[in-house]
Amino acid sequence: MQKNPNKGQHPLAQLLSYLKPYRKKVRLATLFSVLNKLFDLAPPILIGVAVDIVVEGQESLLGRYGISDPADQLLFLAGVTAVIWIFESIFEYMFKIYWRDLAQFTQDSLRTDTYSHLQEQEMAYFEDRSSGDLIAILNDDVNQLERFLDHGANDLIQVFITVVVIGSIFVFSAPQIGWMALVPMPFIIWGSVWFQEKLAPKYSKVRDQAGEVSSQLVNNLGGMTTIKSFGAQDHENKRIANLSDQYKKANQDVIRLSSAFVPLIRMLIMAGFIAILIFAGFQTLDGEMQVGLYSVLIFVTQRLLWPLTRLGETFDLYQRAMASTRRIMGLLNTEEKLPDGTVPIKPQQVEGEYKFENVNFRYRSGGPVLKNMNLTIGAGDTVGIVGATGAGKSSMVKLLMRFYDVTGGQILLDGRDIREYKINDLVKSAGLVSQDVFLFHGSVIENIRYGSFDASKEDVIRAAEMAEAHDFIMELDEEYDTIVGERGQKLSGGQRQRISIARAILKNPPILILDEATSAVDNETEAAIQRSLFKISKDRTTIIIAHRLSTVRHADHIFVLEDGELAESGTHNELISKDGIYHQLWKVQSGEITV
Ligand SMILES: Nc1ncnc2c1ncn2[C@@H]1O[C@H](COP(=O)(O)OP(=O)(O)OP(=O)(O)O)[C@@H](O)[C@H]1O
Repeated sequence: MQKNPNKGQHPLAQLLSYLKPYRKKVRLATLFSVLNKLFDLAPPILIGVAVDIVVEGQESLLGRYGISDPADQLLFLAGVTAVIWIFESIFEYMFKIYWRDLAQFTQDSLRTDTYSHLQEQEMAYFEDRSSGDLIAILNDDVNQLERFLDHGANDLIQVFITVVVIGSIFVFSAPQIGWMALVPMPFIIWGSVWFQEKLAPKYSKVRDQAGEVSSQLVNNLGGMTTIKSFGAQDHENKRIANLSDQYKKANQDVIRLSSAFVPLIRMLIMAGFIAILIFAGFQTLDGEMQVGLYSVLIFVTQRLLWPLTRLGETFDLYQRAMASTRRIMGLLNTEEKLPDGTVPIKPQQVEGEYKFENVNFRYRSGGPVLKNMNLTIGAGDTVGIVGATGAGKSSMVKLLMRFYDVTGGQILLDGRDIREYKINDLVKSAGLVSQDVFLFHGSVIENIRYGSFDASKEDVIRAAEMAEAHDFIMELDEEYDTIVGERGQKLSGGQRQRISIARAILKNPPILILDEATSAVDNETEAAIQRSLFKISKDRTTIIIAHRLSTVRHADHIFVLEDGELAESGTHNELISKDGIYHQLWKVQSGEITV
């Protein structure tokens, strides 16, 4: 299902096509970089003119252009210098503002676009990828691009302008020796590319090692309870120290090579500089070259060659930015979505009848999970789904919510294949309290309000009361404003479950699905929750998945799953009289028999 229309395109072309809305900004930023460089290159020429004035007097260049008095020439030169420096400063301010702004726009829209694109992918997409890697793309790679746009793009443009302008000065003003300053250039560029090629794999090793350190750290912080309960602190200290050491060594390897770059390149610059110093100097001594021109050439040689020392760094930034662009665009061009339906449906229009017709399902990996399943959940009914662990109960729920699509057969809601409905409408019709309760870092009230963002505090409290959560919430330090911590870790498992039940009740959907929703609460609390649920399940379809059979005992209908197949179904009493799997389980759970 993956498609990538820009596949094969150079990452720079992909980036530019992404920057289309900011094309005007890119053009202006480029223009300001060029203008700034042009004004920046003028001071060596001004020095040459100044030397020319004091050495040649009335015979100087300015003298020949009509300003005969050397004092006037100096004042004129001072005025021109001031204007040039003012413009140079203005354009520097402008290009910085424009490139940095562009970097901000780009990182902002790339991050938000990529995140929202990611969110649209089907669940299976996330199973095949590590969240660490996705976070690295959304953070590190986007930041890498931001850094390149901040400095790198301007650096590349300005080096190019420098070479063109100064090359022209040499060619036009001193062709006989100008080539000497240009000789080191190919070597400098070749040297930069060579260094960069040698450094690239070393840098990627550093990034890999940094990634390993950070994923181990994330893993360890998440598993602190396990580490402590097994007294494994020493083991983990060694593991982190080992990874950190590898990261340090990878970095040292880079440092040794990259530190040699500028000193070596300086030797090449020195060769060009000395050649001009000597040969142009001899010509000046012989009177073949004017002193002013000589000083211009000396300064300009420096101005030409020094910026080239930054080329290696800039190429490096460019390569990294392109690698990041490739990764970001790869994500943006990935399409692993379930095809959306076209039929809109409002929650109040939903009757709530589900039909499984010859449903087969398997995940991308592994064997069949649901096999030829046929069953009907009546509108407004409360049904229980029970069965051994791994029997396929949660998978049924994931299909109802369209986290996945069936691989065979169909599921109907109110007589229509659920694939025909708009996915967003479908999920709005059902409230799911899943087995893995997820609370966001924030307050209790924010977590209950999640999905019903406009609900009043009174409604939140009513929902919490029905979920038997109100009393314990009122005992928390800040009551409904208490911060629950990352993943709700400041609450007990049972408290987290009750908050997520309150969240589903507040949503007030026509279909309520509870997947092991009360597994972590004590029997007394469960009974209280059930009494509430009994009240709210009256006018909605309620699907309850439970291991504890007492939870589903009063359901209108109970489905017993075994190994992905529907093994038995009926009311509690019917199933007891059948003397099958359900009856056996009931006997074990009620203590009638022991295993
Ligand atoms: N994302 C997945 N990818 C591959 N296989 C999966 C995935 N999720 C579940 N399975 C497999 O599908 C089967 C059914 O899992 P499911 O979670 O539906 O069982 P369950 O009846 O809800 O079990 P439990 O009572 O333990 O929650 C299991 O064999 C499980 O290993």
